Amino acid sequence: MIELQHVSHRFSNGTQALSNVSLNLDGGTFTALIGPSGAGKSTLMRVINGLVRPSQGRVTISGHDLTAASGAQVRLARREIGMVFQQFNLVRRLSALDNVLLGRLGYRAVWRSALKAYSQAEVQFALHLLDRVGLADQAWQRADTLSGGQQQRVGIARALAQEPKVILADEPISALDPKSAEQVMHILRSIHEDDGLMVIANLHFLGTVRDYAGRVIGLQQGQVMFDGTAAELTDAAAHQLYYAPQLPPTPAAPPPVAAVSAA
Ligand SMILES: Nc1ncnc2c1ncn2[C@@H]1O[C@H](COP(=O)(O)OP(=O)(O)OP(=O)(O)O)[C@@H](O)[C@H]1O
Repeated sequence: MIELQHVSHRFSNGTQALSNVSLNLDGGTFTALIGPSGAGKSTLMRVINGLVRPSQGRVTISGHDLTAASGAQVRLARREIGMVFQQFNLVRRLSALDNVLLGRLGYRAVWRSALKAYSQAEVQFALHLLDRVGLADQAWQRADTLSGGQQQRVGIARALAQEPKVILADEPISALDPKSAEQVMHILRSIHEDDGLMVIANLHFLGTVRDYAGRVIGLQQGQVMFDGTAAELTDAAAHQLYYAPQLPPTPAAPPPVAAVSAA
């Protein structure tokens, strides 16, 4: 359903974050994205949801070419992709319920959301999602009074409010204690197995990867260096991915030399 063909991305400061990445991602397996810090995992996620337009290559989602799409088409495609963030990205002063309702933004005029003009059906749906993530009793609680694990579960409910086909979770448990992390991973697995959504999670703990992922994609210096099942991710393969000697990082381009006036 998601296809990347020869995708490369170089940031304007000269950093080569992705190099010739080609992948086919389908909904059949819970996919973990792993690799050392700076390998390009977040950039890959941002390319998939249209936040970063790659410098080269093509990204297609359900056959639609995201890289050739207009801004409006990208926004429509992005509706199908729910994002879950490491730092939750909730609006702190809003209630859990209002944060979940923000997931409906892509479906309605901005002014209606700003006025909190939600339909009864939308509110019921949001309450159902909060119940699903175990937070029915916290629906009216301000986001910044919730624990980290609870905030992340609100973040997942907000992503589900979008009625997406794909959930991209960028380090969803890095900021959480082990128990909260396990709750969040259980919810992500249930979203994949029970609702049939494609889930791609950028994860740092190999134990979690082996417990939850069917497919593991390993990046190193912006390239796909491992693509296999969790069982194939042996300790040796993981060591190779994280500790193999690496080329020196691509140096940032020097700042442009100021044009000298010929006056
Ligand atoms: N907006 C940006 N401008 C310039 N360079 C960037 C930008 N975002 C990321 N980079 C660089 O691109 C490379 C890949 O970064 P990215 O965040 O995708 O890696 P990552 O694998 O997600 O790392 P981590 O696990 O530490 O979050 C890094 O060298 C990073 O410094």
